[in-house]
Amino acid sequence: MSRALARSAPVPEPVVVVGTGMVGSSVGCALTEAGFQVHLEDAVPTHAQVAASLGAGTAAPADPAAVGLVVVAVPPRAISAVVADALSRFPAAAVTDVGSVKSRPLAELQQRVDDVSRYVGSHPMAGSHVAGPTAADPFLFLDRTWVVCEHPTADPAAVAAVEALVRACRARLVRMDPVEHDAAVAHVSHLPHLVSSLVAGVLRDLPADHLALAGQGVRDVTRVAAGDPRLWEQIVGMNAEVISVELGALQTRLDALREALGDGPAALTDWLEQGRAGTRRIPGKHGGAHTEWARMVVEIPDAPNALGRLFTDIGDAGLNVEDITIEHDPTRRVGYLSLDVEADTRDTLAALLTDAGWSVEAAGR
Ligand SMILES: NC(=O)c1ccc[n+]([C@@H]2O[C@H](COP(=O)([O-])OP(=O)(O)OC[C@H]3O[C@@H](n4cnc5c(N)ncnc54)[C@H](O)[C@@H]3O)[C@@H](O)[C@H]2O)c1
Ligand SMILES: O=C(O)C(=O)C[C@]1(C(=O)O)C=C[C@@H](O)C=C1
Repeated sequence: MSRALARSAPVPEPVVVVGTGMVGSSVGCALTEAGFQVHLEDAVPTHAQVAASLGAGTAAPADPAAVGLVVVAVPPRAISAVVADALSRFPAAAVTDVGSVKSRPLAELQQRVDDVSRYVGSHPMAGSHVAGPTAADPFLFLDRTWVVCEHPTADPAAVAAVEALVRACRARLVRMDPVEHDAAVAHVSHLPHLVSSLVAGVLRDLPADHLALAGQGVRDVTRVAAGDPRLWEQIVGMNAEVISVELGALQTRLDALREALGDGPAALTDWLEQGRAGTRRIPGKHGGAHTEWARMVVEIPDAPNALGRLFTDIGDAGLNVEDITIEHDPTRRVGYLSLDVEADTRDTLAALLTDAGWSVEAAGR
């Protein structure tokens, strides 16, 4: 098959998803929504049944000879064994995995099987700190980056099948070799996770009256630390060589930051400017240019359809809302809805909502 033809090919079905946790069941839901036939397998059969009940496919077994693509969505240390098993059980299928690390699983697979040409690893840069099939989301990959890591002996038809999967899940395809991938995710995913865990770990020993002051800042910095430690031990452990170097560089920067505390306002401002400059280099969530977001908080009374009315008023304003979070006041019967909006639209939206009778406050940035 020529590469040009192969790249525009559809997803070869039926598809089998092995590992129906958060990512696997989301793949199943996205493919099922797109009209593909999906079979679900998991070492814990109830996970496959729950995923099936949420629209990720069927838990009935597939005809092995007919399977066109296998998506392996198991924890990193299990990937090479499960991919090897899939290559043997489904003799006509392309096989991919969605693991967060790419070099070690490929090297392990090459130790297990002679011919890895039907395997092409991949990695969707979308996820959640919540594990298991109940976190299934058919839109998880929408406009998110999905890296396809071709290796030198990959069959072009298998590459095409995996790229078709990425497109069917409506993600943005990026091609990268496994070693470069692992260096990149060490920077943009693994190190941020470890730093989040470091900060969150300190919270364990804080007195309750200090924790009571926790605002959105500490929540933003620690969200990913709530992820499953058993999964993250595997992700970090399988990319440990790269991460160890990055931790060393971070340690040097931590020492220098500590020194700067005694060097006066200019030195400290310089550190903070460096951080701000870094945040501005992060592309927009959906791959577009970086957007400056501003947060506003709206008080929601504990009344029927209050949220419905608020969303109608926001919709009427016709302005883009990037993200929302809701918190409940521990002492009053109200909730607080934080809205992240484009920075230059915050004042307009705040004024419109205030006119409509809502209690609105600008927050932070
Ligand atoms: N969590 C994220 O944000 C995220 C994002 C992108 C990619 N990933 C990668 O996706 C993969 C799955 O992560 P997840 O977050 O969905 O985890 P999860 O814990 O939600 O799901 C993993 C599933 O795999 C099953 N499983 C474990 N070993 C198995 C085996 N040998 N055979 C069959 N099933 C097995 C488990 O029972 C579970 O249902 C991991 O490799 C992870 O690195 C995770
Ligand atoms: O959003 C989150 O909770 C994530 O941590 C997702 C995230 C990431 O670091 O961006 C985590 C691990 C994956 O391998 C890919 C995506």
